[in-house]
This record gives sequence, C-alpha cells and structure tokens, in this order.
Amino acid sequence: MPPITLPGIDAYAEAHSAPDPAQLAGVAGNDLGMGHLVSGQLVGGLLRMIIHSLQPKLILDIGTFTGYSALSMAVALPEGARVISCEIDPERAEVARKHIAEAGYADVISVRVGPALDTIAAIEEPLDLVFIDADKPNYHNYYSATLPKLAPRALIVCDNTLWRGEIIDADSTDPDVQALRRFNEAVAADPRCESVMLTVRDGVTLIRRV
Ligand SMILES: C[S@@+](CC[C@H](N)C(=O)[O-])C[C@H]1O[C@@H](n2cnc3c(N)ncnc32)[C@H](O)[C@@H]1O
Repeated sequence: MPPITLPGIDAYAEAHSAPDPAQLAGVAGNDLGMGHLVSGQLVGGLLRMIIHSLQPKLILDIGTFTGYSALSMAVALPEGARVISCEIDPERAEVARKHIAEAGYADVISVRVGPALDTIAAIEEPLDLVFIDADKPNYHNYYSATLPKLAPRALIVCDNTLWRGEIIDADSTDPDVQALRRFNEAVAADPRCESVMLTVRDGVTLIRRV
C-alpha cells in the first residue's frame, strides 16, 4: 500500500515505535498472500496504547482476516477481558483461529463467522472498544449498529479512512472511496459523537459518544 505520508516517514515511525509483540510473528497475512490487508505495526501499537489506558472488558474487532488486529489487541488486555472478532470468510476464520490458538489466546478471542452486522446484533453486553476494518460500504452500518451499544468511556477506531489518500480525489469512482467519503462526512456531522481523523498509515478515525 503506498503511504499517505512523505516517503520514508512510515518506515521511520515504525523503526521508532515498539515492534510487533512476539505473539504476532507469522500472523501478518503472508500465509494468505495478502499481507497488505493487515492493519500493521503502527495501528496495532495505537490500539494497544488505547487498551492500556481504557482497560476494556469487551472489544469488538470487525474484520478478522488472519487474526492480526485481534491478537494485537488481545496481548494488551487486562485479565478476564475478551475480543469478539467478526469474519465473513470461513477459510480466513480458520486461519485466524489457528494463529490465535498457536499464540495461546483461544480463550480470549472468539472468532464469529458470518456477516458482522449479524454478530453485532447478537451482542448484548456493552462494548468498550470497537475496531472497524472490514468491507468499506458497511462502515456506516457498523458505526450505527455499535454506537448504541458503547460503554460510557468507549471508543470506536476505524481503519483506512483516508484510503491511500484517494479520499480527496473528487473524481474517484472507486466504490470504496465513495463509501468511505460518505462515512467520514456522516461521522463529522453527527452531533452524537466527537471524532478525530489521524493521518496514521492509511488513515485512522477515533470516535467517542458525547
Ligand atoms: C482488511 S481485512 C481485516 C484485517 C484485520 N483487521 C487485521 O488488521 O489484520 C478485512 C476482513 O473483513 C472481512 N469481511 C468483509 N466483509 C465482511 C462482513 N460483511 N462481515 C464480516 N467480515 C467481513 C474480509 O473477509 C477480510 O478478511
């Protein structure tokens, strides 16, 4: 993925940030030949910083893929806390379950196979942290479905909200760009929340309910 920052800046930031925890070795999507889909070291580190402060009990990870984001967060969780991770593709879910079991987190992370919106609808406990990183046309649906379920100090973290910088290309006809643009505009205009869009890697938006 081409960076949205100056050439070399992401590599510099990665070199001067905590490395991926050892439990993530081999989880970065390469076994499925799609390493570019994982959220990566900087986003994983940002999520762990949030978790250390927030001390969440329940995290929702929307978009499991190989389990990289779920494991990135699980390693920082306090005792007794859990991650529910949503994946529509059964093959990817199996790969993720294998990685999660090998890392010793099978009791902490539950991978739910099926459309994430169905998984979200079945969750009754308050969500302390939500990481949205699945199909872009559903970002607004994931936001709408999780907002009413948030615990008082919860955060929603959304990946890829600047989409390789193409988000500001007014001529883009890419359906993902158009969906992300509609999502970004809706969040910025929603009086129920406060948000900040960070130019980290591919764009990361943090949202809290006010
Ligand atoms: C970008 S990848 C997730 C990467 C992961 N969060 C990480 O950091 O390693 C997006 C994943 O969302 C899954 N996905 C797409 N549509 C979905 C849906 N409707 N419900 C659940 N998962 C979905 C895809 O199969 C894919 O594995």
